[in-house]
Amino acid sequence: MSKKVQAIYVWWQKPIIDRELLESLPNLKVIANSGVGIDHLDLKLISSFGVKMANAPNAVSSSTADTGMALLLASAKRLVEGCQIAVSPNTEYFAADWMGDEVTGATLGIIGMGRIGYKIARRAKAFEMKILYHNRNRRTEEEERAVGATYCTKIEDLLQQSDFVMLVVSLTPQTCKLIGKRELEWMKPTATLINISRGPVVDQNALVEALQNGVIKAAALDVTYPEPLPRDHPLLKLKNILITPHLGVKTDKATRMITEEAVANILAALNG
Ligand SMILES: O=CC(=O)O
Repeated sequence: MSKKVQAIYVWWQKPIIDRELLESLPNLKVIANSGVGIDHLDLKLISSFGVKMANAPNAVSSSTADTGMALLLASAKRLVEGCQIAVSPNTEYFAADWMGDEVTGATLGIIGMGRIGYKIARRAKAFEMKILYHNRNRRTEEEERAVGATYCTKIEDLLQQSDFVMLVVSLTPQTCKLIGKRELEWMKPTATLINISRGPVVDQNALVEALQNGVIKAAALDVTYPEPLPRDHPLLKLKNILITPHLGVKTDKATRMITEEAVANILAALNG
C-alpha cells in the first residue's frame, strides 16, 4: 500500500511529516498543504527525499482577511463582552459605562503585506481607515494607491502611529517573536494588537505583561502557542483579550477552494 502513495494532502497541520513516514513512502512525489502557512513542515527534510511541496495561498486569502477584520471589529466594539452582558441575568447593563473604539478613521498598521495583508487593506479602506504597512518588499505605487496604504520602512514608525496593528506575516526564524516587549512599548497605550499569523510571532509572556500593565489597550488573537492554550494560561485570565481557536480561513467555501488548489498542485507536480 505505502509503495503506491505518490502524494500526501496535509489537512491542517496534521499528520506530522517526519523521517519515519517519508522513509516508508518510497514513491512519494509531492506533499500538498491545506493552508498557506508551512511552518509545521520540515522543508529541508522533505526536499532531501526529493519530494516537492505545495501550499494553497490563493484559496485562503479572502477568508483569512475576513477573520482579521472580524477580530478587529469585534475587539474595537467589544462584541463578545457585549453579548455576554446582553444575555446575562443582570438587566442593569443598559446603565453600564460602555465605550468601544471608533474604527472609522483610525490608523491600521499591517505587518506583512502579502496576499492576505493586501486584502485586509482593501477591507480597511472601505472602513475609511488610514493604512500603514511594513513588509520585506514594498508594494508598487499603483498597489499602494489602490488601497491608500503608506509604506513604513521601520516597524517602529508603524507601531508608534497605529491604533490597530494586524500581524499577517508567515512564521520564519526572522519573524519569530517579532513583537516583543520593546515593540509593545512602541505601541500606543490605546492600541490593539491583532494576530492572525502564527502564535510565536508574538512573545506571549511580553504580551501578558503589556496587557496587564496597560502598555497596550487590548489584543485579539486567532493564533497562540500552544493551540489551544492550557486552561490556566495567564492570557485566558485577562479581560482585555479576545481569543479565537485559529478560525482563520475556515469556511465551507474556502475549504473547497483550498482542496481544489491542493489537487491542482498535486496533479501539476505528478505531471512534472
Ligand atoms: O492557518 C492557516 C493557514 O496557514 O492557511
